[in-house]
Amino acid sequence: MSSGGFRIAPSILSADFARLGEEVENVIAAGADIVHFDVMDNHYVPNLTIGPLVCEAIRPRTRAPIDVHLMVRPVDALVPMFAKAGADIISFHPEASEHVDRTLALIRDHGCKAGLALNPATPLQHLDHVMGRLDLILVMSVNPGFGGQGFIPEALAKIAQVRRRIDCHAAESGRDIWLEVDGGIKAGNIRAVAEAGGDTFVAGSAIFGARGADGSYREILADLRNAMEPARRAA
Ligand SMILES: O=C(CO)[C@@H](O)[C@H](O)COP(=O)(O)O
Repeated sequence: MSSGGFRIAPSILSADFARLGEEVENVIAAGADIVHFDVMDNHYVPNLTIGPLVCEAIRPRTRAPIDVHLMVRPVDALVPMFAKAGADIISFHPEASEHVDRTLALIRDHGCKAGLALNPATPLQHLDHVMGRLDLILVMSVNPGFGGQGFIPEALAKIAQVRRRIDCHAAESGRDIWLEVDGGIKAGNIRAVAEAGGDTFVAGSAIFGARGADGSYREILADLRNAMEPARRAA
């Protein structure tokens, strides 16, 4: 994990798919913490991306955790496949699962950390009764389906509400839950996201659209870390 408990998770949706293994190696070598892996099914969301075969192919290229975000319906059949393909974290959307509690248990039974993803319009009540089974809450700051969208400012209030729930849960149980924020994150807003309570930042276009002249992502990752530094010091 990065200093200050903050983690950067590049979304490989914006990487060069023709050189995906190299892109994963480069971005982790440049200082990223986690590989964020967006799975879309052209059913739950209007886009079609990558599946377990691609996860299996990149697994040997890094020791960093692979964080699979399932934007698919139904969910359960893919959980064992991604666990076998080397996923470390699997998140899904509550609207896409018949039985949220059962899906969370399935993910954990397969040895992965379990996350629940909340769209901008998804109410926080979906967290009720399952906090004890969550390792991660993923707050979407765009509507899911595409990289390169603008950050929805109302997400900041929601992040703050989720942070309060996580802190309450931690005070009662002694167990931390990561608060991941995904969509439209850039150097210009990452500090506000961190101050609202996010600790894990997914960024796709901001990172993969900023490869340096030397072919590395060091500069953009340093920019993101510097931009959130005041929030880290205050945390
Ligand atoms: O899950 C999604 C979109 O559905 C995200 O992970 C995006 O891929 C993030 O990309 P940027 O908004 O940072 O370009």
